[in-house]
Amino acid sequence: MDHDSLLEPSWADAHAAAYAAARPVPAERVPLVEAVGRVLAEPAVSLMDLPRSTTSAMDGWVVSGETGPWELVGSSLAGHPMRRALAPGTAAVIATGGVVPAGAFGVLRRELGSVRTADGRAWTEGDGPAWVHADPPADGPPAEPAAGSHVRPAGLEAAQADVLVAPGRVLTPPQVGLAAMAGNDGLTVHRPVTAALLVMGDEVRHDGLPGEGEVRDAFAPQLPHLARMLGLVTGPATFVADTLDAAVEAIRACEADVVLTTGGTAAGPADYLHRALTVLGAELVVDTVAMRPGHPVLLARLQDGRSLVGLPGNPLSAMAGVLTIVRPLALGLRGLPPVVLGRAVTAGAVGAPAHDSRLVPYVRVPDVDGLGGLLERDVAAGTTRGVLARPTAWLGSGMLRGLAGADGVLVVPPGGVQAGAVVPDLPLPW
Ligand SMILES: Nc1nc2c(c(=O)[nH]1)N[C@H]1C(S)=C(S)[C@@H](COP(=O)(O)OP(=O)(O)OC[C@H]3O[C@@H](n4cnc5c(N)ncnc54)[C@H](O)[C@@H]3O)O[C@H]1N2
Ligand code: MOO
Repeated sequence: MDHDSLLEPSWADAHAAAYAAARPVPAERVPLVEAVGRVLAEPAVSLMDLPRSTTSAMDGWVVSGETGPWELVGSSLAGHPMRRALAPGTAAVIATGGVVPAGAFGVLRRELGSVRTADGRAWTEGDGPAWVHADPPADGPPAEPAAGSHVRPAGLEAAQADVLVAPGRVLTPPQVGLAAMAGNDGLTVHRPVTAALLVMGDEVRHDGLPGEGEVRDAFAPQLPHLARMLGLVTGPATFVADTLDAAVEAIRACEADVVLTTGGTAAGPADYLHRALTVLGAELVVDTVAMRPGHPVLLARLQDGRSLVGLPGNPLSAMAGVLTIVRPLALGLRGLPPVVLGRAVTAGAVGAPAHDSRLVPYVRVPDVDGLGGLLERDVAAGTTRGVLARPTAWLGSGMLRGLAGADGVLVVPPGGVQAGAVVPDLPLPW
């Protein structure tokens, strides 16, 4: 297949096209206990004022009237609210979370008051009428009760119909706890996005030392995990023989939302992917990207609307394809916002072909030359400043050693950059 590099999408266009090609998968209602880690599809709203009633934040007495003593006339405990109004000059025992009755002035904490008999002795059960006294500190007037002290008004945290969590984000434990507090039994989330993994290539060995002309398979041991890190639900990879029929049948047999294949993207004698996609009537959305490595990566839409990403067989090229196409596609299918690129400052000149971006694994090094380098995510985290990005060794498309030790991946523009250049920084998914 002949590809004119000038007509190829740029790295940025291909990255954006993969996101744009994805329609979020349908939503479903799930019980709250299943919602953490799922992507919210409809806003989580408060079904009531939260808290529902005006309640006490402390154990003690709720009193009516600013100054005591107050006659003790009842109690308002969590689950056993006092339903009548508190008359002036009276008090009720109240627990944290207990409903504050109408007529209340404020809550006096139990450690700042005492219950006494009419003649001022410490009151015990059976002593008859009891009076609540505020016990002032030795050096001043009672600090409590004050107007509204330790009282949480109904609706303090949320009013009924308030949006508590906006859609388009992965639900966290406290968000789901909040939804429960606000009266929800379930939430509407996108259903999981599934992926199938097909590893092509007759020369790949799955264990032991490869013979001459063979390589150890770099994908089956890691791709399922990498796919899961991108939020895709997947099982182990399937190995596919290097024939057209095998490729067609293997793709046809996949039921997942996304089919990820490795190898066979080029036009070599044993590269069947393009031919298989033609047989299957697939539409190519991206067919090669102006980038190195990973140039032959492709994104296709199968006839039934599912997506297929063809990752090149070279290990680093395949990883470039994951970062360029699979990650934005997965985000779009899951109903999440697109990737936010960081920015990194280069420690030295980094070359790139005239017409292709270059994806370069890098390590962070101190800014000893004063190039003013910083990585935004470090600054946001309030940690390191003055950090530069230096390309790793082992940048060949058939290698993984550089990426294996990298802190991130630079997207170096066509033509390369000088030292001190600000370059987009692809965060790693692991
Ligand atoms: N005449 C041309 N040849 C090639 C071109 C080109 O434009 N014209 N592009 C090159 C580029 S760039 C890449 S990248 C590769 C893409 O190759 P394929 O996707 O077709 O993959 P294969 O040919 O099957 O394998 C390439 C390479 O990767 C090794 N490989 C394959 N699978 C695995 C695996 N599971 N684990 C580890 N290594 C694997 C395979 O042994 C080959 O060495 O094409 C270039 N050629
Ligand atoms: O894209 Mo190839 O990945 O340049 O080796």
